[in-house]
Amino acid sequence: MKLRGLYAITDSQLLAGKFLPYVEAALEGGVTLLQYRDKSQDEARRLREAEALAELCARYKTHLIINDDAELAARLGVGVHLGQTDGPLTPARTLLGREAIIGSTCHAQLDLAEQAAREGASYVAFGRFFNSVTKPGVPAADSALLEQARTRLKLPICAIGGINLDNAAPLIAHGVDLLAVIHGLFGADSTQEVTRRARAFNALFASA
Ligand SMILES: Cc1ncc(COP(=O)(O)OP(=O)(O)O)c(N)n1
Ligand SMILES: Cc1nc(C(=O)O)sc1CCOP(=O)(O)O
Ligand SMILES: [Mg+2]
Repeated sequence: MKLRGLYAITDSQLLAGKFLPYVEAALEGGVTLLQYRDKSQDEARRLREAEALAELCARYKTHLIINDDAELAARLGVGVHLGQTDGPLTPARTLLGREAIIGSTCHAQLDLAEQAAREGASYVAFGRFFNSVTKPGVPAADSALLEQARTRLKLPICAIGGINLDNAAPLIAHGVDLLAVIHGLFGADSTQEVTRRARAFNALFASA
């Protein structure tokens, strides 16, 4: 499976009151992976929203990924993204099966990415590349890391953290396959602008 393009990630605060219309607007513009990221403990709302996203993603033929929660991913038959403290990859792979998309946060550390590859990750995520209003204070990654990762890893490489339409192109030029974006996509004033941004991110890949 070819994983390349825009990786849209939801944010429950940013999308409050406009969750599904904004997500659908992004899907309309073209999304390779959609991650449901909700850091609350509201299990009922998480299930309801994840189910709604699963339906929407099926309609748009987009892959849904659940952040942090392999059990919820298994319940819906979709993928999962796991950070370094979200539980090990190997049991998640066993739970979700060979075909499932499983992503791993590797910060700015190649050794973590190589370990994730050995443990069955489908892609590795490095970040943050720019200052992030969504998640401030995480350690920085740079383009030299991407160059090294490209030569040492066969897996798709995802970049995250403060990515927007003005700073994304050099990441693609340095070998990034997936641009993971929250604010640079969903911090828009209208659904039309979300769709325009999604299309513009895809155009960056098309012209690379
Ligand atoms: C694509 C992608 N990359 C990195 C992360 C961050 O995961 P994590 O470090 O577990 O932090 P939280 O997102 O859970 O706060 C991600 N979610 N997606
Ligand atoms: C969830 C997350 N993880 C990061 C990491 O570096 O691991 S940065 C980040 C936030 C991404 O949101 P935005 O596109 O708004 O900066
Ligand atoms: Mg996490």
